Amino acid sequence: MLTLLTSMYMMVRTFSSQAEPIRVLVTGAAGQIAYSLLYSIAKGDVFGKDQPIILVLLDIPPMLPVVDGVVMELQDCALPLLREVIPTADEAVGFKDLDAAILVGSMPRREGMERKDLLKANVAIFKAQGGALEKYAKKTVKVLVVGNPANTNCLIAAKSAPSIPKENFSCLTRLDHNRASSQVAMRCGVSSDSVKNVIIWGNHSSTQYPDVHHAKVNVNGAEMGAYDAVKDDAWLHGDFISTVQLRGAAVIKARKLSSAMSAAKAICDHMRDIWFGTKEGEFISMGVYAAGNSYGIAEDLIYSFPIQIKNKTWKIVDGLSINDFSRAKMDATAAELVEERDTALDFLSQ
Ligand SMILES: NC(=O)c1ccc[n+]([C@@H]2O[C@H](COP(=O)([O-])OP(=O)(O)OC[C@H]3O[C@@H](n4cnc5c(N)ncnc54)[C@H](O)[C@@H]3O)[C@@H](O)[C@H]2O)c1
Ligand SMILES: O=C(O)CC[C@H](O)C(=O)O
Repeated sequence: MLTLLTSMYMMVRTFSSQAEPIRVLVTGAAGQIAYSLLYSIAKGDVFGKDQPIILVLLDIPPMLPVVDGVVMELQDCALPLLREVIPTADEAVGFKDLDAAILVGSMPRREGMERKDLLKANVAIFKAQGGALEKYAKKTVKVLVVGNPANTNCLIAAKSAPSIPKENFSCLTRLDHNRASSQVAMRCGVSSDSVKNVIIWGNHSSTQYPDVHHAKVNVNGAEMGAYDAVKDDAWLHGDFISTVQLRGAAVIKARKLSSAMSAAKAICDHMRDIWFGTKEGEFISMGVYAAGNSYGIAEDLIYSFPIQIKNKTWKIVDGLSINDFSRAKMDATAAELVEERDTALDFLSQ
């Protein structure tokens, strides 16, 4: 009897010493990115192995039967951190009291579609969801926008939630960052974690500028600049850049579907770094509000920069030298973002 009481007491103590659950929203919950993403979140890869989670799964009403299947599968994974799963198509339920929002839900580009088609279809979703964040979420919520065109959708969501700090919004360019690191690693014959500090500047589109002027590669224990490690400037200025810029389109051509497994992995990397910070001496890429940047990029944009994160607060890495080659590419992708923003605002005002 005493043993039973002691073990019950220990169980209560263990449970009550755990953190309060956080409320995490994933939109587009019936889609292919969500299917690759939810397991990693629910098992603790993103918010920590001791952090209980309430997962809120939002999709449009016709997709709720599919979301129900995803809920069943999450239950069947028997994951101890997963306290509750809430499927919904109602924004008042979906956005309530959120600690983190991962906004995936939107239409992906398919072969033959132009970016502009996507802008028109998707930007209205992010205006509405920005409004729902404003109305229902915690003011501390961290919002990651994945749905394309990610930078402009993020800007529209942030503008539609004026009482939430703009710094709480970011968009996903970590997939491009990971693609760039991996290309350099494969070229040098090293593992991907031997490459650090690549930079994606600008838009998550084919005008993005993958830059390795400040990247380091560890080759057989010796750390060197990426240009010294690769020893092929023509490749770094040519095929490397276009491969990363056009990788999303290449995956669509091959799979007839937009990238999902790699996008889900990048979402996990991005959110985990927001929650726990970046490694000492390293930076990652993410799209953030450009106000106050030291690189001469127009302020009212969500632009991808080199970023360091501490205490859940990001900072653009300042003072990196920029040569003429880089300058031209950084400005070209900024110009595309200005055009996208103006087109989006135009659509929304009609
Ligand atoms: N930023 C990046 O690096 C990156 C990478 C890959 C894909 N993407 C983008 O992510 C988005 C999703 O891609 P996917 O492959 O998962 O698409 P998918 O078509 O498989 O899933 C999208 C889901 O979103 C849902 N949805 C549509 N409108 C919604 C709304 N208003 N609210 C909630 N849910 C809604 C759909 O019903 C669907 O279930 C696309 O826009 C795609 O282009 C971005
Ligand atoms: O639509 C595209 O060209 C890109 C799709 C997706 O964002 C990716 O990067 O894989």
